[in-house]
Amino acid sequence: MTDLPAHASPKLEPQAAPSDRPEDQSDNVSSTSGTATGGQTPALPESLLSPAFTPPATPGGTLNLDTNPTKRLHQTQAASLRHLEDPPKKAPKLLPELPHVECIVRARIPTTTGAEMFLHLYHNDLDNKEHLAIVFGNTIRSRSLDRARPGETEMDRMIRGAYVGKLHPGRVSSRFDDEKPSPSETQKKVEPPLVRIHSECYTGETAWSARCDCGEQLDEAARLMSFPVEDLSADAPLEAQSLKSDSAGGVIVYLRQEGRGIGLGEKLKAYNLQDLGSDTVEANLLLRHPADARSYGLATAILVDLGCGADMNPDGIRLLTNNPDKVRAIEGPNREVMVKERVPMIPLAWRTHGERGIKSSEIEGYLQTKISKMGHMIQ
Ligand SMILES: Nc1nc2c(ncn2[C@@H]2O[C@H](COP(=O)(O)OP(=O)(O)OP(=O)(O)O)[C@@H](O)[C@H]2O)c(=O)[nH]1
Repeated sequence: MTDLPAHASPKLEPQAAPSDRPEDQSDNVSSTSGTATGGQTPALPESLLSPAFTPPATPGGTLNLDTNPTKRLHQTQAASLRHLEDPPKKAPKLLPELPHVECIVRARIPTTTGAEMFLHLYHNDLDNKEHLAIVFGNTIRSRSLDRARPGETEMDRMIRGAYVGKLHPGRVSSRFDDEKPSPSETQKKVEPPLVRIHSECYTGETAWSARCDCGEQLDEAARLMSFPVEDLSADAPLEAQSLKSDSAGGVIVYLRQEGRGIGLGEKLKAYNLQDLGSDTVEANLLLRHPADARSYGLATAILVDLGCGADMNPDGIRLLTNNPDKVRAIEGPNREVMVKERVPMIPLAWRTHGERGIKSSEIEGYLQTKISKMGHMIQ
């Protein structure tokens, strides 16, 4: 590192992910971070630590390096990253027990597709972020929300969403909907609920990014969970066919772990590194973050609160994901949740032979890296 170019900035201490979550250090994390990094922010080889946030050159980059004094740095980084092409597999690291979560408020949201969902907002004892559960159907209820709070009135309960059935002007009781019996009261045996654990992605969900398929996955999960069964056409995807009329509905647990846990600012730096030639994993590592800094303890705790855990739902859940590490991580340290089935999420462009879905050179590289370096099962 002594013959770095004059413009290289001094070596900085490894950066922590911009999060106030202690779980980032110790909670169940995907084994991808474990694979490439040992489960925590890794002790990366000296040569891999970038002397500046944006290295002068990145592996696979197209810069002309021959006359550039950064050539040696580039070569050292490339050599250090080479072992990551086939990272060893490791089980996800799990916390000994789940964090505490509490549903603070729930509200009915009619959606632009015509389906209806109940948005649940959670607080927890690990961070101060507002993690969410998007619940489809009437059978899935939050135990912490329904619990009586000292001194509260019926109106208080209705305002925080702890009511059965539907609200309507003039309603006075949170417990009895005099207009309609709650469907949960008439519920027969139900299918295991469909669940998606979704990590926040501002660029893919809000800012129309074609670098990733996060927005498409969120839409698709909601579509599958809100499918009115009578409208199912014969050519509907297999995942949708499996949502039977006696389905328990579905839950999207929406975790505020943007950029696989490194935050939006760091993800944008990673995008610049990707434009300089790195793939998604290399870019994270060059910025001294784990390949995947996420954890799933909060999602497991939220599922248990929603009655999708093994205590109330011994038949398990069906998990919408291509990420094998998520399956094990979401089950929790003591198998608090049981994943009965993994339901794959095939990109729309692949399913429709390019007719619909995201088209960009970036998304192809992104999906390819998920398969080759992160073990995603996208058939
Ligand atoms: N650091 C980083 N994060 C990214 C990038 N592209 C998308 N993300 C984030 O990745 C997260 C989504 O995770 P994915 O790896 O796409 O998918 P997954 O959740 O592991 O697996 P699935 O359940 O199959 O979707 C979101 O938080 C995105 O913001 C990237 O290039 N770099």
